[in-house]
Amino acid sequence: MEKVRVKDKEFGPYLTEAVIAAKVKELADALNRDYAGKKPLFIAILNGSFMFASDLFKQINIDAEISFIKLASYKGMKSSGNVITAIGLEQDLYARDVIIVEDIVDTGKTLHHFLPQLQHQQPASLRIAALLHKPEATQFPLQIDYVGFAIPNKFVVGYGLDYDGLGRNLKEIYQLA
Ligand SMILES: O=P(O)(O)OC[C@H]1O[C@H](OP(=O)(O)OP(=O)(O)O)[C@H](O)[C@@H]1O
Ligand code: HPA
Repeated sequence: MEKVRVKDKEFGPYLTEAVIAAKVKELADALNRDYAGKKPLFIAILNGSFMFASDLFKQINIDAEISFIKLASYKGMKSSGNVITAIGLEQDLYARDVIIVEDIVDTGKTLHHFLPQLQHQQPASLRIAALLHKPEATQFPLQIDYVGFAIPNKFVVGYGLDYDGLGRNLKEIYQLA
């Protein structure tokens, strides 16, 4: 792996394709084991998670469904608002075993604000699977049930993750130099 330039910044090699693939398999093995006999619903949060969700779901060998949603945040007029709405969530989550699929949990803000809306629908269970987690960046505590890699608080790109819209197509994950 060589360093790459995305837009105006240089990124160094961090996680290779092989290392990512092995971790994705490990996470899928755990999910196959933990959800055997159930029919979980995976909910992948766009855009960043598309590549991880695709590779992960290919390794799922139990009955399972997947749905992709996009979150939109609206800053209320009183600026305190952190209302997040989901676009594309059609399934009824009542009594379902739900697994949220994220590429990265950074500050935790996104899921912290969004999870209560899902809980409101009374799923049988609600867990989070994140490929990357930056524990040092946490501002909104969350329980992440399946973590691929705990990484330092440095900006990363590739494998679905972008820097200003670019870099999502990189097969590996790179870290800001
Ligand atoms: O824990 P947090 O600090 O909230 O950060 C994590 C969120 O940020 C990224 O999404 P982003 O809003 O960049 O959208 P994208 O997936 O379309 O790139 C990522 O996919 C998570 O959803
Ligand atoms: O480190 C990151 N890289 C790309 N997107 C992100 N969204 C939250 N953290 C990151």
